[in-house]
Amino acid sequence: MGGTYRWREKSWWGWGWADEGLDDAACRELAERALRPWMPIDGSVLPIPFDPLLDPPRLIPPSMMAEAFAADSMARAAHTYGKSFRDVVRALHGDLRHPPDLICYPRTTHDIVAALDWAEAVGAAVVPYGGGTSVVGGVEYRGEGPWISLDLSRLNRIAEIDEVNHAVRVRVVTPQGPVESLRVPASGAGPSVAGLFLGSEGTLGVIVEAWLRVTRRPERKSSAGVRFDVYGEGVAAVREIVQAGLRPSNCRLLDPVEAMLTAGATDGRARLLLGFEGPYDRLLDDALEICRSHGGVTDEVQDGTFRDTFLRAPYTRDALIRLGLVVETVETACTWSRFEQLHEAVIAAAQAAAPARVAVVTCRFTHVYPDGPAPYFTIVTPARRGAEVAIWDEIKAAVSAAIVDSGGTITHHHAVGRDHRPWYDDERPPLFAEALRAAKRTLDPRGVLNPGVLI
Ligand SMILES: Cc1cc2nc3c(=O)[nH]c(=O)nc-3n(C[C@H](O)[C@H](O)[C@H](O)COP(=O)(O)OP(=O)(O)OC[C@H]3O[C@@H](n4cnc5c(N)ncnc54)[C@H](O)[C@@H]3O)c2cc1C
Repeated sequence: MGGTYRWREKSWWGWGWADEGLDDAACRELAERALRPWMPIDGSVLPIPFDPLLDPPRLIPPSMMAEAFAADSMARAAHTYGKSFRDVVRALHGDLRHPPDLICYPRTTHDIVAALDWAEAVGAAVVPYGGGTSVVGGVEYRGEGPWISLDLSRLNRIAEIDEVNHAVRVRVVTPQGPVESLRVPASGAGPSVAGLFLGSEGTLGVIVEAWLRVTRRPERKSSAGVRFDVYGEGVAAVREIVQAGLRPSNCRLLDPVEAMLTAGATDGRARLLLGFEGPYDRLLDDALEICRSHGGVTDEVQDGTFRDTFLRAPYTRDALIRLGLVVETVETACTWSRFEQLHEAVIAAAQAAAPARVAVVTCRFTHVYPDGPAPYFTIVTPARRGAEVAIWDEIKAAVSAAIVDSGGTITHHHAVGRDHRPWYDDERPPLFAEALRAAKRTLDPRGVLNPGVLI
């Protein structure tokens, strides 16, 4: 197969590759095998709209770069939303009320500058689109005017591999011109230039080049699974591991329900999946010693099952949505001393807001720091057909309030987008919000870039 390229179609309505998703028969089989005993579902499978009906585009591409633009229905439908539960369910119901008028596929920085100039001139908003997998409404425009989805998938070149220096840098195109950070290991020269743009979610500029810190593939890896009878002891063990400076490359604590659904552990106990990379096997031994001091027992459950389930999970999620379930995740970060209360509050809030108070809520740590964990909750509950979005919005509001009241941030890694705005606006200090608005006025004075996100 060397040298051949197999073209694969991406799903326009759901996650990933179109040919990897579960077909109708596989959805029904999943319902019979895994859901019937647990969830009151009717067994019908929501069909995939064949040919989405959209209003005609309100913009005509500029003649000098017409080949960089697309206006066909499938491209416009595929760029209407990201990939959250709300997005998938709206696409499946054919609810594509505000599709982009055009998609722009720049190949060069020059194309981006020209597209931004043209958008300003015709009064169109521009929404940068990377992989388009935002789960927070980051790539969806909710204004009324014309808009362009700026699909950056053709800016896919590896520009340089620097084996000596691992320093990071970003290069950004703003409507007012380019901005580039220095490539040095660290700098005390004021607030970081890169820091202004990382996390700015396409509101201040388009990142066109990024130097990343890549390390060589490790020659040695070591991993283990650990079983905890008491979930809180698992939490304490993880805290001790990271506070001892052991820095595992994988440190996922799964609560008992998460362990059952994703790691095949049916004994009702929590699991910790631990992994280290590099030549020092002693680090894993030290971490396991800490686990044992908290009652942890090394277990035969390895992270392979979890990894396989994890990689297939987005496709399974889409199948569950077609079968009539609400399936969505929320994530946060908090200090260690807040975690126990936050964990209880999120589960209680999700269950109280779910229809008939029936919801499966699981938790795992996706990241851990010396100062606290990043807990990630998955919520599954039956939906009424047609009311899925309203049901989720109610649960999301309840759960977000529980997170904020318990001292967590509204997002650890999913970002703010449009969906988290109300909680983000409360979370950030008012003067900081003013400073961000001032930066926006300087870099994007006509407010072309991703209106409604962050600022
Ligand atoms: C089923 C599922 C599972 C997921 N699992 C994970 C997970 O395990 N870990 C995780 O971290 N996330 C996960 N996510 C969330 C999502 O995939 C991430 O948020 C992802 O990093 C977004 O990257 P993207 O390239 O698709 O960004 P997009 O969705 O294209 O964009 C995100 C935001 O960045 C802006 N943007 C994009 N490119 C640029 C650019 N070049 N310059 C300026 N702004 C830009 C966009 O305008 C938007 O506001 C999951 C999502 C789904 C649906």
